[in-house]
Amino acid sequence: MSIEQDGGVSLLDPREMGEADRLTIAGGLAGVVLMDNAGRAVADALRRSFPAARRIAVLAGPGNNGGDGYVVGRLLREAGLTVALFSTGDPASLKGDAARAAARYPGPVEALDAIVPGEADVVVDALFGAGLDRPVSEPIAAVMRATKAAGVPVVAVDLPSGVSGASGAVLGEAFSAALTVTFFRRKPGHLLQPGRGRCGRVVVADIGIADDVLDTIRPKTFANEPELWAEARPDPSTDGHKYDRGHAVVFSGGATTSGAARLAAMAALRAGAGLVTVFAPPSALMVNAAHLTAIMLKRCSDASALQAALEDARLSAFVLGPGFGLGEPARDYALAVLSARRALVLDADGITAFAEAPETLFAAIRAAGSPVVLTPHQGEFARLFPDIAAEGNSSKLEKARQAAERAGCVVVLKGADTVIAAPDGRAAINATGTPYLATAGSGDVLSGVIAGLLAQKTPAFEAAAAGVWMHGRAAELFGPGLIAEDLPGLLPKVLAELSGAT
Ligand SMILES: NC(=O)C1=CN([C@@H]2O[C@H](COP(=O)(O)OP(=O)(O)OC[C@H]3O[C@@H](n4cnc5c(N)ncnc54)[C@H](O)[C@@H]3O)[C@@H](O)[C@H]2O)[C@@H](O)CC1
Ligand SMILES: [K+]
Repeated sequence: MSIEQDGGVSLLDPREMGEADRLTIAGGLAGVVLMDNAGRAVADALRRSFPAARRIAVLAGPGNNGGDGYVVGRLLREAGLTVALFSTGDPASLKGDAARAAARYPGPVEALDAIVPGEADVVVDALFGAGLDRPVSEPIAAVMRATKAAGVPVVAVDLPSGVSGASGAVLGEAFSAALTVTFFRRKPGHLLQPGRGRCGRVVVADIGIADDVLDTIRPKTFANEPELWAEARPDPSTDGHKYDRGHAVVFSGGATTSGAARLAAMAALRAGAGLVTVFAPPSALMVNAAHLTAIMLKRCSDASALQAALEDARLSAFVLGPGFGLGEPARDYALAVLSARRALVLDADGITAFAEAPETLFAAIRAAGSPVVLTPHQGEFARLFPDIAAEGNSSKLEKARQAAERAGCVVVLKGADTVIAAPDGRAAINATGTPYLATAGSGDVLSGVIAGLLAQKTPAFEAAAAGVWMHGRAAELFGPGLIAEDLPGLLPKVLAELSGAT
C-alpha cells in the first residue's frame, strides 16, 4: 500500500500529529490558518448535525484545543448563533496560535465554573485534545460531570476531553460526545476502547495538511478497514484449480469437543480455501464423519502420523487450538507444523499449551519463518505474555505490538477493539463487530477465516486483519441472536461486499 493512497486508514498518535503540523507549517501554511480551518470544520459539522441548535456553550482549555474553541465560538457568532464561552484560565495566559485565536474572539470570556450547561443546546468541548498528559482533575472534572448530568449533546474538538489520543484510555474524567471532529487523520484513541465509545460519530476534517506528510511520518498504526488489505486479498478468478486456492487443515479435539474444529473448517472453506480437511484423533472420527460433507476428514492419531501427513506439501495452512485439549499433543503438533514450515493459526488450547514454555514456541516460529498468527483473547494473552499483559501503563495497541515482536509472528489480541500486530511494528485496530460476537465458538470461526486466507497465500498480517474485519462484518450483517454457526454462512455476503457486488 502506498502511503499517498492510504485510503484514510493511517492513524496518527499525538507525536505524529504534531509532526504533521510542523511539516505543514514548514511548508508555508501558517499555524493560525490550520487552527482557523480546524475551528471552521467543527463549526460546520456542528451546524450540519444540530441544525436547530441556537444556544452554544464553548468550553475552552489552556492549549491549542482551546484555541480551536475560540475559532468555533467566533464563527458560530458570525453565523448568528448565541455563543457563551467559558475558559479554564485567563485568556491572557494562552500562547501562540491559541492566543491569536482568543484575541480575535469578539465576545465575553467567562470562568469555566460560570457555565449553566442546561442553558445550552450544544456544548463544544475544546478543553483538551492531543495535549492531554495527565488525569483531568477538579475543578475541571466537576464542570464536566455537571455538563454530562445536564444531558446536553457534546461536540468534541479533536477528541472528547479526558480521552487519550494515543491509547483511548480515560484519564480521570472524560466526556461522551455525540460528535467528534478530528483533523487530517483519526488517532488510535478514536478506535481503542474505552475511547471509541466516548467519541460518538467521528468526522475527519481536511484542514489543509497534505497527504504527502505521511511519506515522512511513515505511520505504522491503521484503522482495520478494507483499504488496508484490499490489494493483498486473494482473487479466485485468477486461479483456476482448487489446489491453487490452498488446502487448509484443522485439528479436531476429542469426540465431545470436535465441534470447534468443524466451525473453523467451515469458515476456512467459506473464506475461499480450495480444500479443507479435518485431522481427527481416532475417537473423534465417527462424530466428524457424521457432520462433514464438503470438508474432508483424515485420521491423525499422533505426532508421527502428522509427520507423515506433512509429506504432502499441498497442505498449506493449519489451525490448531479450537477444542483441541491441552498439553503435549498440542505442543508436538504445533512444533511439527512449524518445523514443516507451514502457515499456522494458533488459537485457544494451542496457545495455552505453551503457557509453561512460551520461548519454545517463539523459537520454533522464528526458525520456521512461515506465516504464523496467534489469536489470543485477554486471558490467553496473559498466559503467553504475562509481563506484557501486567504492564499497567501500556495500551492494548502497545501490548499487541510488543507481543508480536517477541513472538516473531502476527498477534491478534481479541476484544471489542481487536488489535492485529505484526513483528515489523505494523498494527491495525478493528472496529467491525457487535456484542453478539461474544458467543461460544465465535473465536473458532475467526481462526478458520484467517487460515482460509493464509491457505490462499495472503500474507499473515493482511490475512489476520482481513479475517478479523470479515468476522466482525458478518456479525453486523446478522444482528441480534447470532450464534457461531451463523457466521460462516454470512461470509459470502461479506466477500461480495468487498468485491463491490451487491
Ligand atoms: N497538531 C495539529 O496539526 C493541529 C492541532 N490543533 C489543535 O491543537 C490541539 C493540541 O494542542 P496542544 O498540544 O496545545 O494540547 P491541548 O490543547 O490538548 O492541551 C495542552 C494543554 O493542556 C494542559 N493539560 C494537559 N492535560 C491536562 C489536565 N489533565 N488537566 C489540566 N491541564 C492539562 C497542558 O499543560 C497544556 O497546557 C489538538 O487537539 C487540536 O485541537 C488544531 O488547531 C489544528 C492543527
Ligand atoms: K476536546
